[in-house]
Amino acid sequence: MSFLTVDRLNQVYTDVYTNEHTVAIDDVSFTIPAGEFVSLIGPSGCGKTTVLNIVAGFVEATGGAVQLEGVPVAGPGPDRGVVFQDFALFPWKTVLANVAFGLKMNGVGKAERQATAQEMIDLVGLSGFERKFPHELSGGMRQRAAVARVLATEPSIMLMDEPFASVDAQTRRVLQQEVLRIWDLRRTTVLFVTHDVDEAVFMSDRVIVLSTRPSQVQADIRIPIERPRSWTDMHTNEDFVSIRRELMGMLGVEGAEVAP
Ligand SMILES: Nc1ncnc2c1ncn2[C@@H]1O[C@H](COP(=O)(O)OP(=O)(O)OP(=O)(O)O)[C@@H](O)[C@H]1O
Repeated sequence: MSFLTVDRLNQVYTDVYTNEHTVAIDDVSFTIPAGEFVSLIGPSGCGKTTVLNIVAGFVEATGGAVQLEGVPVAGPGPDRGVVFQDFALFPWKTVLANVAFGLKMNGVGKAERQATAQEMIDLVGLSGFERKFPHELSGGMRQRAAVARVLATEPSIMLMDEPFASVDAQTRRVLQQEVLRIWDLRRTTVLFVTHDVDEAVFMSDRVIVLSTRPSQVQADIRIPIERPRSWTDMHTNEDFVSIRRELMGMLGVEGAEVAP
């Protein structure tokens, strides 16, 4: 049995004013086994976020079904931890309180949630910043705190929607490596949405490519690059270079070189 099953998803949005219909996703199916890191890429507006939001339970699909560990998804739940592009931290809470928040919601006692939150803060490299507020942190640090907050609740699957889109290119590469390091320790199943082909290939065990809207799965590509991975080796890694080229071709952005 697959860990996550996305079966013939279809999503039609209806404009409440004009009653116009937009078929965002037509027929999207894929499965993810436990412990796999899978990215979803595709042209802008093809419905990547829609798929992720349906898996998260934020959007109810107009057709098809999602099952997590054999249980149909029918709304948000603590088994799915979501990391958004814009950090989604509470500005009035410290890093420690932000990371402990989900545990509090799950009814975990104070001593235990402080200890778990501290462990996660250490894991993401934010030791020493526990008492800081989000505005006192850089974008990269805020995103680390957001990852720590999701990890603390031990979700069955992490759903990440362009989590590094708001940070600069340099920080993004550091965070990609950091998230992989943390993922290697825990091997939580991940569904990761990104625009960035290099990021998808670098991070993932598999990359699923959606076609233009109304989208379907255009390709499902296994990434055989050994782990642990580092950016330093990527531009000379034959698999990285050839898969990247193949994906760029599918997305119609041929010719782009790998940034050193
Ligand atoms: N709530 C909504 N109401 C109406 N249309 C929507 C809604 N959400 C998304 N759409 C439309 O559905 C399509 C898919 O959107 P979605 O955000 O899922 O795509 P995406 O691939 O994540 O986009 P991007 O690459 O630009 O982030 C788009 O045409 C978008 O305008």
